[in-house]
Amino acid sequence: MKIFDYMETYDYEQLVFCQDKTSGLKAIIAIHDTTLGPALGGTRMWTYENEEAAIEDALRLAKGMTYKNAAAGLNLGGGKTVIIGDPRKDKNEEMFRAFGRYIQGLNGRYITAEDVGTTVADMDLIHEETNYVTGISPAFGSSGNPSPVTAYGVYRGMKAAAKEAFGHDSLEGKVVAVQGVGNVAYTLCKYLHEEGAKLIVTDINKEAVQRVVEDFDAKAVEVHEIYSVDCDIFAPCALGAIINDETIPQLKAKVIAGAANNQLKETRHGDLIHELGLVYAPDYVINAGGVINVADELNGYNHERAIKRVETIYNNVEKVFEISKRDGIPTYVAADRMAEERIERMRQSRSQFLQNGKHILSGR
Ligand SMILES: NC(=O)C1=CN([C@@H]2O[C@H](COP(=O)(O)OP(=O)(O)OC[C@H]3O[C@@H](n4cnc5c(N)ncnc54)[C@H](O)[C@@H]3O)[C@@H](O)[C@H]2O)C=CC1
Ligand SMILES: CC(C)CC(=O)C(=O)O
Repeated sequence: MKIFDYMETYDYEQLVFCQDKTSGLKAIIAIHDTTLGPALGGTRMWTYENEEAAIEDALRLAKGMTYKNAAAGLNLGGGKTVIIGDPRKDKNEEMFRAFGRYIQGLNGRYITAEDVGTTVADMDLIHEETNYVTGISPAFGSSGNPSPVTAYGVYRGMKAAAKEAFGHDSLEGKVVAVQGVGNVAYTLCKYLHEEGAKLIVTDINKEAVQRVVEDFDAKAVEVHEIYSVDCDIFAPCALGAIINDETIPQLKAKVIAGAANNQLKETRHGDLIHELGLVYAPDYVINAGGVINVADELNGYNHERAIKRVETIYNNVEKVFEISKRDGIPTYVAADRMAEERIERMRQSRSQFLQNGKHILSGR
C-alpha cells in the first residue's frame, strides 16, 4: 500500500504510529477529517494478519467515523485506533497508559472510546493519562459501555428498515438472522425477543451462542450457514466486509440491518444489493447509537438526552431511504451524500468568518 497516495485519495489528515517496547504497544491512530470537530472514534484491539491489514482497518474505520458522526448530526470528526494484539492475552496496564499518553499528545484532535476487543476497564486505564477518552466507568460521571445503546439504535433503525420493506415497523413474528452475538448483539437480541421476533444466531464463540439460545429462545446455526437461512432480516453484528460476492447470492433476507462497521466489502456490493431490491440500512447510520451516547459526555453526560438523540436513528434511516428513492441511488450512496452535504455546509458556513485564511474577529 502506498500510504500517502491512499491518504490523498480519500483525504485523510493524519496517521499516527505508536510504539512502546516495555508494554508491547503497537497502535495506529487514524484521523480522517476534523471539519466538524475533534475526531471521535473507538479503539479496536485485534490480531491482524500483518501490519498492512491493521493500517487499512484503521484507515477504513476512521473514514467511517467521519461519515457516522456527520450523519448523526454530531459536531465531531472521524478517527479510529487499532491496537495490534490479542485482546485475551496481550493486554496490560502499561499498554493502555502508554496509549493514553499518545492520545494526550494529540491535544484533543482525537478522542477515543471502546470498540471490538477493548473494554470500559481499558478506557479507565487510558483515562489515567488523558481526558480525551469517553465511555469510562459511570463512577467518573461517564456513560460506561456504549454497546447497549448501540444495540438500541440498531433496533430502532431495524424497525425503520422493516417499515420500508414490509409496510409496517413491527418486528413481531419476523425472523432475524444475527451474525455475531457479542456485546451489541446480545442486547439487540433482547429487544427483538421482547418484541416477538424469532432469532437465528451464530458466533465463533460457542458460549456467546449458548447465552442467547438460553436467554432469548434463539436457534443456533453454524457460522457458514447464517447467510443462507430462511429469514426476513439479516443482522450482521460481527466484523466487516460480509456483504460480498460469495454471500450476496446466498441471502434470503429482504432487509440487511446490523451493527457491524464497514459491512460492504466494496462499494459495488452496495450497488448489487440495491439492484436485487434488498433494503439495506447503511451501517454507519444504524450503528451510531454508541457514539451518540459517548459524545454526550462531552457536554456532561445526561442519559435521557443521549437516548432521545439515539431515537433519531429511526428518522435518519427513513431519510436515507427517501433520498435513495428520490434520486434513484443505492442507500449507501444516499447516506454518503447526506453526510458529505452536512460536512460541506459546515465548511462553507465556517468560512464566512474567514478572510484570507484568517478569522475576521480573532485574526488567527
Ligand atoms: N460496541 C459498540 O458500541 C459498537 C460496535 N460497532 C460494531 O459492531 C460490531 C460488533 O461490536 P461488539 O458487539 O462491540 O463486538 P464484540 O466483539 O463484543 O462482538 C462481536 C462478536 O462477533 C463474533 N464473531 C467474530 N467473527 C465472527 C464470525 N466470522 N462469525 C460469527 N461471529 C463472529 C465474536 O466472537 C463476538 O462474539 C463490530 O463490527 C463493531 O465495530 C459499531 C458501533 C458501536
Ligand atoms: C464504539 C463507539 C463508541 C465509537 C465507534 O468507534 C463506533 O461507533 O464504531
